[in-house]
Formats: sequence, C-alpha cells, structure tokens
Amino acid sequence: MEVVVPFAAETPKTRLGDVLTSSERSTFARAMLADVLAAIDETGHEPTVLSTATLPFEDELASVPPSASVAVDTRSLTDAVDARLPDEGDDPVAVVMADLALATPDALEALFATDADVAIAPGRGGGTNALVVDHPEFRVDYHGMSYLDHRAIAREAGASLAAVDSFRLGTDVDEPEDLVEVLVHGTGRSPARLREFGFRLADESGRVGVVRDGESTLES
Ligand SMILES: Nc1nc2c(ncn2[C@@H]2O[C@H](COP(=O)(O)OP(=O)(O)OP(=O)(O)O)[C@@H](O)[C@H]2O)c(=O)[nH]1
Ligand SMILES: C[C@H](OP(=O)(O)O)C(=O)O
Repeated sequence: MEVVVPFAAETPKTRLGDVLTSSERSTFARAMLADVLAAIDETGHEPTVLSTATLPFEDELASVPPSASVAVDTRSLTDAVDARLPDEGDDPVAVVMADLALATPDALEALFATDADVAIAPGRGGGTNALVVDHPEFRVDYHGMSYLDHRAIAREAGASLAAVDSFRLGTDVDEPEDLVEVLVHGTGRSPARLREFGFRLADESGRVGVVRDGESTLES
C-alpha cells in the first residue's frame, strides 16, 4: 500500500497566524510532518510526502526516516491527491494529513487494516484527516465538510465504506485551541517545538488552555 502525506510547504498553517509567526508556523508544520512520517515508518510503510514545493531533508526534517520520499505537485490538494489514487488493479493508497501531530503507529495500523473499499478517519468539524482507498472510481473532494462529501462519493461509486473512530487520527492541528491537544498528548517533535516557542498548559480559566511565556492571553 502506498501512503501519501499531503504537505503545504510554502505558507502552512495560516489559521495559527494569531499565535505563531510565519517562521514558527513553518517550523511547527515541519515538526508535525516529521512526527507523522516517523509514525508511518513504524507501521512498516514507506511514506511519500506530496508537497507543493521541494523539501530539503534538513533542519526540522533532518530526522525523517530514510523510507520517506518527496513528490512535488503544485496542483490543488484535491487534484494532487486524485492523481495518486488507485486505478483498477492497483494497490490501495492511504492519504494521511501532515498535521496529525498525535498520530501513532497503532492508530494508523487500525486504519490501514481496513477491509472496506474506502476507510475514513474523520477530523473534528467534518474534515477528512486520513483515508484508505481501494476502489478505482473513488476520488476526493477536500475542504468544507469533506467527510460527508467523501461518504457520498463512496456511495455513488458503489464502494463499501468504513468510518475509523480515532481520537489520535481525528485531531488535526488547525486552530490555536488545538495546541492544547499537542501539549497534552503529543510525544514527538511537535510538542517539543511548542515548548521551545514558550507555550505551556494552563488551567486558569477552568478549562485547560495554552499560554505563551510573556503573554497573558489563554488559548483554549
Ligand atoms: N499537496 C498539498 N497539500 C496541501 C495543500 N493544502 C493543504 N495541504 C496539506 O493538507 C493537510 C490539511 O491542510 P489544511 O489544514 O486544510 O491546511 P493547512 O495549509 O495545513 O492550514 P491552513 O493554512 O491553516 O488552512 C495538511 O497536511 C496540509 O499540509 C495543497 O494545496 N497541496
Ligand atoms: C483538507 C481539509 O482539511 P481541514 O481544512 O478540514 O483541516 C479536509 O479535511 O477536507
């Protein structure tokens, strides 16, 4: 099975713009990518980063497993992923987003082990955080409520469908409040980078949030 990891290399994680500078967002996005690639590698699969630009494996990415490779595709996310999906007779293809900072080998293996033609790990808010496609007519349509769209596309294609219920795969890191989950549950480079940036957990408002050293605003 091919495992594809889409990655917006140039201006990643714009929705974190209120709490991270552009340079920090780039570093953090690469830290999450490195964590995701390491988890995939531990499942015994060789990840291909589907990137919008070339990615030198240095700095934040210096530690990525040697099994990882990069394919550059400047098309939209949907078009770039569609071009990798299987045709008749091809092996299944998994698509795992690069912002799943909590992904573990166990969580990924549960997804990869599916018998369904299409298996989807939804993200909170209706997105599609990871999926496995083993059907020649299924194609993606990302953004918006893509989980519901992908269910409908699978049905129309006559593909059997499985939803994978996973906290770790369901947590994509999009908004400032998602940083709490990275600090609570993350184990790799992603929480380490956030701590280096000065973020820490705080429960001053009754619900756990994050604060940054020198700043008083609580993000939760
Ligand atoms: N190859 C490719 N990957 C993309 C593209 N847009 C987003 N991604 C990746 O797809 C996954 C989900 O992305 P989003 O959360 O929707 O977008 P993002 O760019 O990470 O963050 P925002 O700028 O805050 O929307 C992440 O792994 C991104 O790196 C794209 O146009 N091409
Ligand atoms: C790519 C997109 O991600 P989100 O914007 O929901 O994080 C989706 O899951 O359709």
